Amino acid sequence: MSIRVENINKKFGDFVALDNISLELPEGQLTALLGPSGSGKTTLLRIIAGLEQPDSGSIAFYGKDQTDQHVSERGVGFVFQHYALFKHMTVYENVAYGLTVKPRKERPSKAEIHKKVMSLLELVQLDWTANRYPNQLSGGQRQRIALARALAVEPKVLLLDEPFGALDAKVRAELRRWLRKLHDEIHVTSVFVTHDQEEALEVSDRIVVMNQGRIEQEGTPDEVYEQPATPFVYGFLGSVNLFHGRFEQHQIVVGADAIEHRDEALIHGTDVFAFARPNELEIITDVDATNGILATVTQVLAYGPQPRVELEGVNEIGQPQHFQVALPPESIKGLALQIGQRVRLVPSRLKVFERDSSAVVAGDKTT
Ligand SMILES: Nc1ncnc2c1ncn2[C@@H]1O[C@H](COP(=O)(O)OP(=O)(O)OP(=O)(O)O)[C@@H](O)[C@H]1O
Repeated sequence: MSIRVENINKKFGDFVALDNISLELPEGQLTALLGPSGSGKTTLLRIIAGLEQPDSGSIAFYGKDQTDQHVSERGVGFVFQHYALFKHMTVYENVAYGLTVKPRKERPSKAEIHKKVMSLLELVQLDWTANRYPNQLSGGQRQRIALARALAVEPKVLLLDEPFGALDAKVRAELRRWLRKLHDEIHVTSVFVTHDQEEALEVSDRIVVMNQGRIEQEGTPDEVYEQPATPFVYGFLGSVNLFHGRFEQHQIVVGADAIEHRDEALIHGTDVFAFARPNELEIITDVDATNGILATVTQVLAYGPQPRVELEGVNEIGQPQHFQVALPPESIKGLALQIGQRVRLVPSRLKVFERDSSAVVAGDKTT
């Protein structure tokens, strides 16, 4: 294990920013710290870097304790959201900077620096910008240069804090793919902070889901998406339809409706959260069916990047609730739905959690 975080606690005044965090980040992998704003991701990244001191706990790189090491001695490379390139230096000088300021004994020769800078610029596919200044580059290009600059000093660990956060959606998506490809080539142990679940799922080898200064779950993108450990993770990773109900004799009762559900482990009368992703709901046009939740069609989007049907129903206490069903365009057309039509929603797959007072569901305003 290359980075070991052990029992890290951090308070700002009375506010607990990190609550006993322990974590192992595997060597050569790209790990995403994913969570909503204020969950402690940046604080954890800054503590790993040595930019912030924990109140207690320890950080080790490759088995060597770093807790009392200064940031300059930890061998970390950074890329932040706002491009921190030096405006008065060319791209070449920016990338070379970390090498040229090394103590004379460690400093490579001019020829070595040139070779290294040019190979890094080729790696980020921007060798043609060597003589330009940062303001002559696009935002995405500047972030690629910032990455080349961070890599120039051969960091043991690369830390990225929302590196694409300030860019527009299309450029972000391109840079994500680009970063993934780059990481496959260089395999530097990297930690990547993001609040964007799509970004985390697409880019990383591992995801650490954080909430309120704690770790909710860690695992591969597949594991956290397919087997969310908590209601929070389920709600945070991707769109979700949430039903609050009560488990009663092989069904979940939601207000006046019910969904069939068999679960030997659940006790009769238990209050539950039941989740279904948009592609795990079916639309039944027979409203007299006994299985399924009644809802009204509000929008039919048969084409576009995410074909879906939007609906509105009510939750167990009669408040309006929004639902989303993702279907292939031909299935949507086949249903011939009308706006305002009443239908029933039947999950093809349901993930059920017992409801207790401590459970928090991301994005859920009804609890
Ligand atoms: N220097 C500080 N002084 C006081 N409070 C702080 C300080 N730094 C962070 N916090 C608080 O600690 C909490 C965690 O902040 P942090 O920046 O780690 O969250 P985050 O998950 O990275 O959020 P974001 O995505 O918004 O950056 C926040 O509520 C923040 O207001």
